Amino acid sequence: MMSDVNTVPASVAMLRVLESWGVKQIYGYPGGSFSSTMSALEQEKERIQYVQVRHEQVGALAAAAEAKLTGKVAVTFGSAGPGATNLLTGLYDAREDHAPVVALVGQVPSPNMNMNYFQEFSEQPMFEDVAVYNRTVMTPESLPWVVDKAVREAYKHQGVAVVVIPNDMGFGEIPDVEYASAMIDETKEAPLPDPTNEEVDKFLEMVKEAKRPLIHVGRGIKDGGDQLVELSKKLQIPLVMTGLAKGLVPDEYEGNLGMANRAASKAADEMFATADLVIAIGADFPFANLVYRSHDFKFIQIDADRVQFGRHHYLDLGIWSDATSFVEKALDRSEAAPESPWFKAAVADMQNWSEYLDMLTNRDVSPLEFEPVYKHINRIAKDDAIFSIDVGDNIINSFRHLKLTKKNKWVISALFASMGVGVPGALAAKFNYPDRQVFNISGDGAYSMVMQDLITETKYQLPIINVITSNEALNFIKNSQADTDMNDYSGIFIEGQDFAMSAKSMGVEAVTVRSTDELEAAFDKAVEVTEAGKPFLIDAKITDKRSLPVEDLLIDVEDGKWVEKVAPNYNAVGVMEHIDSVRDFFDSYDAQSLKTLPELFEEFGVEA
Ligand SMILES: CC(=O)OP(=O)(O)O
Repeated sequence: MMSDVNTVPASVAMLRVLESWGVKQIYGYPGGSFSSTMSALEQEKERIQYVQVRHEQVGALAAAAEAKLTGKVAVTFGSAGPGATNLLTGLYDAREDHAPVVALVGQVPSPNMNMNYFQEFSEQPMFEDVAVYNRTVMTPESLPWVVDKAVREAYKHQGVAVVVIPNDMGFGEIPDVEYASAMIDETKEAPLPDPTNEEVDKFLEMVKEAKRPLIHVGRGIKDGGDQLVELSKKLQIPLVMTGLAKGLVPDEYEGNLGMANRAASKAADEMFATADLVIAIGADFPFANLVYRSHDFKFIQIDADRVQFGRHHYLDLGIWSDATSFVEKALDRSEAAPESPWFKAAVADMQNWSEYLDMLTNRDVSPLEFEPVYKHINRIAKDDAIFSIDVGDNIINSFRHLKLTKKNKWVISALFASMGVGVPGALAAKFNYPDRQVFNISGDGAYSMVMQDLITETKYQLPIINVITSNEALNFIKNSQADTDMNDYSGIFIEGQDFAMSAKSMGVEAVTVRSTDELEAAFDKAVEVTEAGKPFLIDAKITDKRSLPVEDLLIDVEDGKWVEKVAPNYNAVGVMEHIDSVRDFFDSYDAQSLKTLPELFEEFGVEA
């Protein structure tokens, strides 16, 4: 009989399910329709923390970042109506970067549903596209079960699970029994396929036939970076990384050419443009239709996910396999290739590029440019620091200038490119890794979309180093406009703000820097304040200088010789117009020290 059984509010039972999954905090901002869960959060506060953010989007982005950083399910919430719609950007961010996130969404009490009630709308259809699992709870008894299932679905599909909770469901009393089913380690990978000997031998045959092979490495390589470096040396194949794979192969490895496309190193784009064999290993690359189709090459794809095959380029060979076990088998079955002029040229190209970047980082410039800011980030960064990097120029700049060790972590919005991820990513980093140094690196446009959540850094006394690079422009977009033959810029200039002053008003110590000689003291102060357990903000007023757009270099063969040109649509408004010589192009970016690719190919004897 019910009277003999202890009961518990369904919302409390639901939170206990989340606790049993190891969820330590839930990010959100309450509305009236979420009261049943809020009351449970109060009751369970010793076991699960409610993190009060100041906008549901920040909560959803923080959950996405937490899932990306930890690999574990993260939870966010919003109430009915605008609370629900505000979650969407963060949920899409999680979906695109394959992060397991559960969203608890408030709904008006069930008797008011379908009655045109205040803040009521039909939530499920809105979440249908973003979610791998999407349910409205119909009884209090089912609430903990549905949430348990949501966690499993989020893990299984590495995506977003949505549970809509009519407010009265959470208040309903249900038997106080165990609701989470037996735990298994959901972060454990399902067994992935191995390659066959025949597949690896066919791959090795194609590598032998190629003159200019290149490996495009995605995050599918996971912990196999060291083995991949060995294979790269053994077969003399340079490596180009996708954004999400940065850090999985040491930046110091000479054959690591960094990223391709717009956030690229010069070497990565030039080698992509001249490769005759591209081998994509565990790589999901959103710019494939640009970079992969720019010229003809043979294409091998190795992927553990069957739906990825052929997405990027027609296949000459597809191998359904875990990336690392493929690399290990290829190491076993291969013989060392002779020294390759192509590999040497790639290494020299990357060295030349790195020296150029170092020169920019180390010089004194007035007014301040972004590179010296990165010099000081690298100077104070601990070797296990975590970087949350917002969308915009800082992505390119971080790919190029941030020196990462294997112990560092970093989180970005790789595929959805959601502006405003810097602050939420830093919040998630600090809640999950309280003993590690955490940076938020954001441009002024992105930061000002979420800056209210500096209050959250103060509220929870989170020692985050916020570096805001302010140039009063959406510079990434400005440069996109320049590249699309627009006659003039439109809508990309933004008003300057005194971010140090507004940070102080939210309880965060802050400084403004305008010249290279102010950087040292500012970054030293950031260390001092954060080591004392408090957040800090540096508003670095930088120019809107464009960094060298290597994607505008085009390479071709004419009369049996390599030639390099500047893209005909290159129209760097405000930098220089109508440049067609590569030398002039380099000069306009202070890059007199760069060698052109034909010069390098000639030096190392790479035939056309
Ligand atoms: C989106 C964008 O253009 O940002 P930033 O100004 O930081 O490059």
